Amino acid sequence: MQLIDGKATAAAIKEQIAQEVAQIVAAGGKQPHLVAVLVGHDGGSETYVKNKVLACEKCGFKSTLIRFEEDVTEEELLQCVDKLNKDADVDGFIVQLPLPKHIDEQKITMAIDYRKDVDGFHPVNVGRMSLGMPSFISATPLGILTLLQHYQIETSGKKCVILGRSNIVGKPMAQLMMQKQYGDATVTVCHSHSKNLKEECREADIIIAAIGKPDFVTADMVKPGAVVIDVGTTRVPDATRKSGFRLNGDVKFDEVAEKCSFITPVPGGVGPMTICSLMKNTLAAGKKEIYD
Ligand SMILES: NC(=O)C1=CN([C@@H]2O[C@H](COP(=O)(O)OP(=O)(O)OC[C@H]3O[C@@H](n4cnc5c(N)ncnc54)[C@H](OP(=O)(O)O)[C@@H]3O)[C@@H](O)[C@H]2O)C=CC1
Ligand SMILES: Nc1nc(=O)c2c([nH]1)NC[C@@H]1CN(c3ccc(C(=O)N[C@@H](CCC(=O)O)C(=O)O)cc3)C=[N+]21
Repeated sequence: MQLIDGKATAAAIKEQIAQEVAQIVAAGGKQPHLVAVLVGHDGGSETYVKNKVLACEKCGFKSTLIRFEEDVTEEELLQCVDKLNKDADVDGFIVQLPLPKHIDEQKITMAIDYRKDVDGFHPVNVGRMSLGMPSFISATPLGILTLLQHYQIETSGKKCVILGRSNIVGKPMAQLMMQKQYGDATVTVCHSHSKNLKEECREADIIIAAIGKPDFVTADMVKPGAVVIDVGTTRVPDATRKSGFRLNGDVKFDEVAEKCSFITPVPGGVGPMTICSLMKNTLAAGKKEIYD
């Protein structure tokens, strides 16, 4: 079994980005500028947004964090999005999800100018991605594709089972894995109503687990030699940790690791690649690579 080191891969990519940014700035160009909008004080979201700001520093980007309290109105948030859309200094921005229940996530996502939508969540980007056209690609799926490439894992013609059908991971991952120019795989998507999930997994050459259920994928669900990508990051209480919790993936790591050919750990697997893919998208936005 080979461990896929997302942390090291992400660090190398951020280093490359930093070099490119240094060249842009030396030539009189502008530093890419990413803005993150964070509502409330959810522990996980705080950590992810903090990691994004740190990654911006590593890459030589300008970053801004805009915070709102949990009771912010939809109107106020829409006004903020409108301002960011119009701000020529801002190359890309994200609104961290999930949002409080009284705010319509879809409405907020739709309000973001697709040319600044570095999360790749806007329908224009989702649609263009599905058609194989240039677009901002959702950071987690993009990070996973990058890892597969980096570790020279063959995907063409392979059977890939994706667990989870969220708009930010499962669905775009399935799209990309089936497309000729990305995964070129035969894709099956399983969700909470799937009846034959275990059997599907057992036949998979590649399993991508994104359901948020700790230790869900067990060794009996994995074909010997399969590739296992663990997207899950659930905080579970752990009294032995200073923080009082640990991050748990969707895969029962120890027993699955013995059986598969490649596996991503949690933490240190997909998470850091999500962040560095967001940096890639922000650089592309700064360079106006996808949209003028
Ligand atoms: N490392 C990273 O960079 C990222 C990690 N994550 C993590 O990935 C996990 C998934 O998040 P996200 O993609 O937002 O998904 P959601 O939490 O929005 O949705 C979960 C998906 O899993 C499915 N599901 C839930 N329980 C089961 C089950 N028992 N059997 C089969 N399918 C099930 C649901 O099915 P249904 O549609 O039927 O309800 C749904 O499609 C979370 O742990 C999240 O923290 C998310 C984004 C990035
Ligand atoms: N608009 C929006 N865009 C997102 O990209 C987005 C979002 N909302 N909402 C939530 C999910 C989740 N997500 C993660 C990002 C980084 C790590 C990450 O860095 N994980 C580290 C550990 C972090 C820790 O220590 O807690 C790791 O796995 O090694 C995890 C999860 C992005 N998401």
